[in-house]
Amino acid sequence: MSEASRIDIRGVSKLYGPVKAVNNVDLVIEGGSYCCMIGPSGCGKTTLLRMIAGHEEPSSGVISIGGQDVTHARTGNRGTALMFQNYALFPHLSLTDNVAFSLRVKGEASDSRRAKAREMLERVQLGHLADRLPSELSGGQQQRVALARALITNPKVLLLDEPLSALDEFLRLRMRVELKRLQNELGITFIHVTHTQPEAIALADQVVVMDHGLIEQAASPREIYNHPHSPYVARFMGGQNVISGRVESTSGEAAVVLGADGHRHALNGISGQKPGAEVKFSVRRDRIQVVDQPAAMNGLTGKVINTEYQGTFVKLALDTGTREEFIIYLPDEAWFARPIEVGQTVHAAWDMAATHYLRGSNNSAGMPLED
Ligand SMILES: Nc1ncnc2c1ncn2[C@@H]1O[C@H](COP(=O)(O)OP(=O)(O)OP(=O)(O)O)[C@@H](O)[C@H]1O
Repeated sequence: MSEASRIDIRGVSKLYGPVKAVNNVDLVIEGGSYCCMIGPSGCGKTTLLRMIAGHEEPSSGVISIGGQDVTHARTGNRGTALMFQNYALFPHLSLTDNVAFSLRVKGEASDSRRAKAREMLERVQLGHLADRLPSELSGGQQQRVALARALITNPKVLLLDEPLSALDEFLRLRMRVELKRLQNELGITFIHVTHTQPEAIALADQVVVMDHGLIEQAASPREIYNHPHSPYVARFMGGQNVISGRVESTSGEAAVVLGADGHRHALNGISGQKPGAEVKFSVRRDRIQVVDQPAAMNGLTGKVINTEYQGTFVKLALDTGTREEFIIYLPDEAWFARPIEVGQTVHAAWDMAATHYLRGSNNSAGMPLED
């Protein structure tokens, strides 16, 4: 990890009139890492990105890059490059001249800047199209040019605002691989704003989940997925059910929780909660079995309201009498061996290891966008 491209964000807020777009945020992004910022529309992720890029000034707080305070530094003076969502290419310039443009502005000689631009176009696999105009390219190719144009300034940090959202599914997956490869090769910090959970999980070393101007959790994808901080993160990142209940008894870090639907659950990792306390926990959708008899612990019973074949697994939605649907991902083999019909009552059971106590209090819906 390179210290030169490490980012320290301390107590940063951004107010637009009464709107707190970013609210007293602290975050460290390690140098040379891939960071994805994710959250629902309006949560402040673009504002935070633009403050790192220098396109917005924080209302308060300090942003440092490589140990240097850049809070009020000009965009060109902080070692960052921002790739715009709409690519913003010059239509009348060849790819080479588009990529070389910022070097021209800096006064670099024609031969040298064009040689560097061609080298950068090779890096994004467009060397063979260097003399074309942007209008002669596909959307995916235009995006590579935009990437080359941002990278030619030799930034310590590349900032990407929803870079894949304009592409179709096929290109999106291909570009995802390309972005990761480039970040590995260049060894610089990438900060990528997205609203797509699988994208964040696939790319990031660190996922930053935001809500209402606050960072709800910043951790590795595995940590976010297996140990979501709050009901909001569990719901927003997907793959989990959230269950509410009341603590019945505790023993050290273990507790028995009586669910709102009358089922009992054994949980680990609960500390500081007394009998009677309201708690929430998550259960991984892919760690749930359908069983013949109601489970005495760590299970529930519900009526199937929907089944959806997803290729490698089947998604079952159960009505358990609470407000939230309970979702099970059954391996396709298990389902096809004993298909389950809509309207059928089923018993679900899981191991305590599939559960996770949700410490944080943010209980907002956080509907994952892919659902
Ligand atoms: N220039 C501005 N003037 C006033 N309010 C703004 C401005 N820019 C952003 N906001 C407000 O700040 C909040 C955060 O906006 P931001 O664009 O950072 O969210 P976001 O998470 O990136 O959303 P999206 O995914 O829709 O782009 C929103 O309430 C937005 O309306």
